[in-house]
This record gives sequence, structure tokens and C-alpha cells, in this order.
Amino acid sequence: MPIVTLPKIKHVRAFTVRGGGADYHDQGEGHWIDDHIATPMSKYPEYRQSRQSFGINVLGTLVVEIEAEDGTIGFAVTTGGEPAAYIVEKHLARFLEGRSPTDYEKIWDQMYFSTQYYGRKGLVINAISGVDLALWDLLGKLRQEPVYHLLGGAVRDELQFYATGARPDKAKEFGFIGGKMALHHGPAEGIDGLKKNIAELADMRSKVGDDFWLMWDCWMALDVDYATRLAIAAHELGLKWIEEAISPDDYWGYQQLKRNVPKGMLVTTGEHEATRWGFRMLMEMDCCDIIQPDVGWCGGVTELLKISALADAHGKMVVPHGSSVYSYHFVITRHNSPFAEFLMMHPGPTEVVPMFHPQLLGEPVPENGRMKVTALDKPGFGVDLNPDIAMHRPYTH
Ligand SMILES: C[C@H](O)[C@H](O)CC(=O)C(=O)O
Ligand SMILES: [Mg+2]
Repeated sequence: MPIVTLPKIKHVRAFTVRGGGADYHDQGEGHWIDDHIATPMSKYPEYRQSRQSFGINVLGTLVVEIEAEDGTIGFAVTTGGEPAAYIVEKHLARFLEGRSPTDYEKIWDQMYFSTQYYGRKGLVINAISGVDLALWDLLGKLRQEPVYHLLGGAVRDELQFYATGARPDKAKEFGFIGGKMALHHGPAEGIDGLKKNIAELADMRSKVGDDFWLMWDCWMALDVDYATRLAIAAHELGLKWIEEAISPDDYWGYQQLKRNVPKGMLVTTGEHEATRWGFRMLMEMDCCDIIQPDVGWCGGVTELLKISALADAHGKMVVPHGSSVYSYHFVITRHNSPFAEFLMMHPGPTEVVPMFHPQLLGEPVPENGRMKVTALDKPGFGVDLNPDIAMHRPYTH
């Protein structure tokens, strides 16, 4: 039988979009995700109440479209906005156009090493991730298969989720296996702030009962000493894990924190880490128990496969940060990814709404905290771009 040759890539385009979606911090007023959450900027009182005040949502969403010669279009969304659109159009597109979509390894390698002198982490890797995910979407569409088939197939029949948001009590009602809350007070708010944090956890524990998982997301806000004191105080309230407690650059601090936390409490991090080399540091230095790469920020699926294999060999779980369908298609294929995160993007959050709402159409949501693999049974990542959102193409090439 002759082998199937896929159409080559004709064109790469990059757009920006405002208002929620992949840039899930880009929300309107009164949203739980911008309500006095502790951050590394909390030491400045003027930036303490709102993360938007220091610019958490300046970038907005990046949409990457990759069109094949037969007119099939793969696309992906991630965070990165206009500067990422520039990088995609002016730099990365050259490594795709005229190539076969099957060549994702070589394309990734060329995108990474051609940008290494100004990239390696952050925005550039977000842009590379967006291109990589659009490429996998295109590949799935051309082959008429869901991405999870291309990644090795499902290892279980359904995904189960924990929910991130201000209302773990609601998450419990919705059938999630746990609830992760943002920490509200950082070290600059002193012992009073620490007591308020513990009181909030105690209040939530009294609402959800003893067995429901409760976790804290500290969004890089703490130092090792504060995180250790917090972890010790939270232990008797059954805190399951302490997440991203300190700066992602402080591998030595994470190593120390993991030694300091009470037995049975997990240390998690990685949503602001990128590539196999960054995650190698976390693993070889034994910085955490669970790594949490964001599929749209860590290098895309091509890189996540390598990160995940490394984690498996180190006995670490991989539970991607957010990432919507890009996480769902990955997690269902990995033994060391036993559950997934669901970011509650309803302002309350008192309803389950699609994570990247309103940018995607057909984005599945957990029902009773679970999602059947059949919800993913569409070509590519199984979603469409919502035609009603305003897209802007700031650069062309
Ligand atoms: C709630 C956190 O501060 C952040 O916005 C989301 C996050 O880090 C997570 O879901 O994990
Ligand atoms: Mg987090």
C-alpha cells in the first residue's frame, strides 16, 4: 500500500484577541481571579488588591492558525498577544511554510534554537507552544483523528478533575475531587495576613468536610520561611498541596521547602517553567511532588511529551496547569497524569463554564467532575474558533 502524504503547510498567521479565553486573567471587574490574590507584587500596597493593576492581563490571547495546501486549518490559543504575534509572523513562520506537518520534531527544534538567544522561557516559549499546538491540531484534522490518538491513545475511559476557584464548596457540589484556592495574603501582610489565610482555609474545611481535597495556589508570592510556616499551620486542616509557593527561579528554595513541609503534604509547581531543561532542574533537585506544566506555555505538546517522560522516570506526576483541551488530550494518554485541573472561569465561581470561554466553540466541560474520553472524539483538539470574537492581525509576513 502506498503511504499517505499529507499536504504541506502553506501559511502561518497570528492574531490577538481580548477578553478572557486563553488569557484567563483578562476578565472584567468583580471576578474571583482578581480579588486580592497574593503575588510577588503584593509587597507594594498599591498593587495588592488587583493583579490587573500591575498588568497581569496586558498581553491578551494569541491565536495561531496554520493552513495546509488543501485549505485545512489547524489553530491554537495561548497567552502572548501582540508581541507573541510578532514572533510567530516575523520569526517562527519560516520554519513551517513549505514543510510537512508531520515534521513537528524538526520544526520545534528549529523554533527553539533559532530563538534561544532571546528566548528559552516566557513569552517566546508561549509563542512556540501556540505554533506547536496549532500544528498538532492541523495534523489531527488532516488525519481525521483526535490529538489524543496521535499521542498514543487513552489509558483510561475518562478524566477526573479538581477545580480551581474561590468556592471549593461549590466544586464539591459539582462533583470535583478537590478544590484549589488562591492564597489571599502574602508575607508583606505579616502575622495578621497569615492568620487570615489560615482562617479562610479553616472556614472552607468546615464547609467541605474532612475528605475533600483542599489546596492552596500561592502564585509565586512567598518565601521559604513563610511557606514553611503556612504549610505547618495548614497541615492539621488537611491541606493536600502547596502550589507555586516561591519564585520559579528559586530551585534551591523549592528543594528546601519540599524538605520542610509536613509529611504527607505535597509541593507542586511548574506552571511558569518551560522546556525539558527547566523541568529537569525541578526533578533532579527534587523540588516538588507534582509538576504542573501549562501546555500552552511549556513548549506545547511536542515538548510536554519529553517533560512527561522525564517526570515518569523520576516518579513525579504531571498535572498540567489549566490549558483546557490541550491538557485534556494529553492527560488522557499518560499513566503519570492521573487527574486534571479545571479552572473555574465563572466570576463567582458558582457555575461550570468552559475554561477558555468565549474563544472556543465545542470546548467540553466536566460533568460531575469527570469527562468521558468520547467528549474528545473529534479531529485535532476538537474545537473551533468562535467566529463572533474580534480577532486582530497586527503583523503579516
Ligand atoms: C488562581 C491562581 O492565582 C492563578 O490565577 C491560576 C493558577 O495558577 C492555577 O490555576 O494553578
Ligand atoms: Mg497555579
